[in-house]
Amino acid sequence: METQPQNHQSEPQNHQSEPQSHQSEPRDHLPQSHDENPDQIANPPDPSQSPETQFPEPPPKKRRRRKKQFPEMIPSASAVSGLRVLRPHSNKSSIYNEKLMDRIIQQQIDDHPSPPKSRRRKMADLAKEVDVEAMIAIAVGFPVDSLTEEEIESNVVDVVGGPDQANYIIVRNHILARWRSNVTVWMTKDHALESIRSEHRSLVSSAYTFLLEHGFINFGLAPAIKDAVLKPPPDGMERANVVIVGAGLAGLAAARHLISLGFKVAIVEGRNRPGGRVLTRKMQGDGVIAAADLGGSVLTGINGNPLGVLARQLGFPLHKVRDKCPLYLPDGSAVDVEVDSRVEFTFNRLLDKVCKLRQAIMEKLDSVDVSLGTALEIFRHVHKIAEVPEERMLLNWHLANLEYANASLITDLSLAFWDQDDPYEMGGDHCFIPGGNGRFVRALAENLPIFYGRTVESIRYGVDGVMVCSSSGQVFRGDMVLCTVPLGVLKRGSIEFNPKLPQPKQEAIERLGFGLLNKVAMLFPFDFWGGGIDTFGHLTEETSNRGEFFLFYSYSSVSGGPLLVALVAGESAIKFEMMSPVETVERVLEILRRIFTPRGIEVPNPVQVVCTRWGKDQFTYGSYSHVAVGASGDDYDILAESVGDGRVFFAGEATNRRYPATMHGALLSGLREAANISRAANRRSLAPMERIVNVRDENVDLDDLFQSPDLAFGSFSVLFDPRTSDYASVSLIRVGFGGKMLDSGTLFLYGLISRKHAIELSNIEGDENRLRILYRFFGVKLVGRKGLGNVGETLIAHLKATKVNFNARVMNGAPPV
Ligand SMILES: Cc1cc2nc3c(=O)[nH]c(=O)nc-3n(C[C@H](O)[C@H](O)[C@H](O)COP(=O)(O)OP(=O)(O)OC[C@H]3O[C@@H](n4cnc5c(N)ncnc54)[C@H](O)[C@@H]3O)c2cc1C
Repeated sequence: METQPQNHQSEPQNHQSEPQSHQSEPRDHLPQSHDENPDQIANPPDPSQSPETQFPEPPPKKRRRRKKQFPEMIPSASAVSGLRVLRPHSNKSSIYNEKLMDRIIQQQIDDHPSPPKSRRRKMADLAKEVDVEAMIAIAVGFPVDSLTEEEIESNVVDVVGGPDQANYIIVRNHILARWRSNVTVWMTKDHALESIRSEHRSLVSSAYTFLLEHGFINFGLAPAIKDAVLKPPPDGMERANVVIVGAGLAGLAAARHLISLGFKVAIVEGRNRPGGRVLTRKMQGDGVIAAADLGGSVLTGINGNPLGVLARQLGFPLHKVRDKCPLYLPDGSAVDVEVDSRVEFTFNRLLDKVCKLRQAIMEKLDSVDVSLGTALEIFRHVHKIAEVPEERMLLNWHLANLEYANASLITDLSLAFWDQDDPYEMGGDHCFIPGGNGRFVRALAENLPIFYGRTVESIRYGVDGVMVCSSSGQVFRGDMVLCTVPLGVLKRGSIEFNPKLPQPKQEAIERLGFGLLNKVAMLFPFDFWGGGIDTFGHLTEETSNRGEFFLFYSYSSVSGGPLLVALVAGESAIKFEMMSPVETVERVLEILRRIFTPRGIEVPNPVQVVCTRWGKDQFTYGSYSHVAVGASGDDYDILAESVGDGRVFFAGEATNRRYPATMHGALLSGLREAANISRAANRRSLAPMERIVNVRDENVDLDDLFQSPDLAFGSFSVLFDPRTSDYASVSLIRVGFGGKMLDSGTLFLYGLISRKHAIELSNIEGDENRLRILYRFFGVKLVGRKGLGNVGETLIAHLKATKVNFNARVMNGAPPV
């Protein structure tokens, strides 16, 4: 039986009461798409918006689940990763829009008979096409003119930064864009080759394989894709077994992708339903019915979003969440528009100032992280901001919105890194899926081998494989395990790892934050608030209550019935879990009546109410992750690192540094780990699967490089820069945690260190002393494989190139140099 969410009315709690069948989706009431493009956003026209403003520029004022409201603060991708951004042809087209891109691409791909073009014209068209395809790749998360760590790790080109790289990127972007133009088909390598000159065949092969194995193409739920992947393996092929713990979006996506790569999977799930923190509950009574999303609800940015792809494949329309969000004072009167705008502007400036000055603040405080809340409060005080009660309440409302976005108290958020994921935020509209996100879950879970009601209590791992033990006494054995349980569950230690997780992993689990957001879903006999808006907000007198029912989402246009969902964030979300449902309903109704009764609108009693208690839920112990004081983006990477020499893998929103706390982040983490598991299995030759790849003989990865390090001492190994013998040059250091002491379960972390310091370190006795000196005196921070940045990636590329040349020389009989 589920402990969450608690239903105010005595609705049956078992999973059968959740909307399982299509009957519960009152599609007849939903706005329908008028465009044959399946990504159509089904929305009633908003008369206040001119055609100009509807597309594609986002309006400046938005109150929705997001962290900041002003673009100038968000570091550009180029500032962050030192990348050149392809300039779009006009300001307007700088906003990526998947539909627009798809149409352009489709036009260019379609073989329309056209009059002969001049060579210059053809070149211009080609350049435009390359730009458009690059923008699609950027929206999906690829850098503009460099490779991702995964691409480098997968050896997609012989020499990173070499002559092939630029061509590879163009080919990769082209294949990606081509599949995105029709996500309902299974794209073959021959399709990919069709429009690329044959001399680039090996690049096509390399890019196609990478995109396929990592779930960038041919993923999802279109019939053609499901048919293609569920083919049995060829006779005589043995598949590796993977046990997946958790049937949330991460686990489901990983399972599907692993099956498509030829693995056998078993999903072990504690609840009696799939979806985890995505839960769509059917509510009904008195002739009304609605589907309420009690967990993940909004697709926060549709461009490049893999859930957008699933929606297109499944033919789900999308409903754009409209930006209009009137605010009401505690007495129910509307907030003056002018005051509202002024305080919003002030809030944005305040946040901007604090973030711009954070470097200085941190230096003053000697690198000790402080909380965002403390810094904001100091600034507010010093600059005498929002001292008038109404302004103070408004400011508090914005702070509550911030606490909602982060599922955290602002006093718990790291000033230094709370917004580290902002540069990667998906662009485009925020959208609802009519009928709720449970529709994704149902489609993803279909026909998967899920063992429900099995709460995993321990995961044992070693050289022979893994054993996953559930509370029912059942043991699942496999070659590898993928653990996708929420960070809250890891923090509680509900699952015993044997051997224990290495210390740095445990520390990252402790450091990262996992907070609360709760919801009250109310089904009314009729929509008394009016269908023209999707959100309205409510201000409170008391700062400590600022998150209590601070934002109402209207789901009338997407849930099939008159459904309002009130959010409870920050401190209030914690207190809310103690509040009785009766008190909750009384308080919400009081707020609603203060707002609507003076306007001559009757507020009826709700037909049904559901209150969530995500904090008490033993399968999550909270809502989603955030960067707490003292933590950083590196901790997401450390959480994502596998342990046990490729036996235990981790996925889930809290393992996704770029897209944490989101549904798409969870899904992408599942695809990522499926690819990692596949690589590890190939390396270990656990599964003699036919590789879809044309494997390069010289396939070298980081583990191979560290087989013959330049220095090795204790748990440390070092690779020097092969281009120089300068003592100041940068070397790659790797530290293994866990393995030596526990005879298994090594977690490797990496850092960059000068050759001089590396040699000095090798002369120190004992790993503990070495670690202390590494951190304190040499200032080296150990990070996951993905946290090494450009300098690290370039060094690895040179190390690999040297190794490949070395191997080639040895194979050709030449003496190694
Ligand atoms: C209230 C709320 C609102 C949200 N709003 C949004 C939003 O608007 N937009 C958005 O993008 N995201 C939102 N999110 C976040 C989003 O829902 C999550 O990031 C995402 O669903 C997490 O997926 P996951 O697979 O990582 O984890 P989960 O969905 O939590 O899946 C993990 C699975 O592991 C299972 N499990 C746990 N412990 C055990 C055990 N011991 N044994 C066996 N099984 C176990 C769980 O039951 C669960 O099924 C919201 C979340 C909440 C709670």
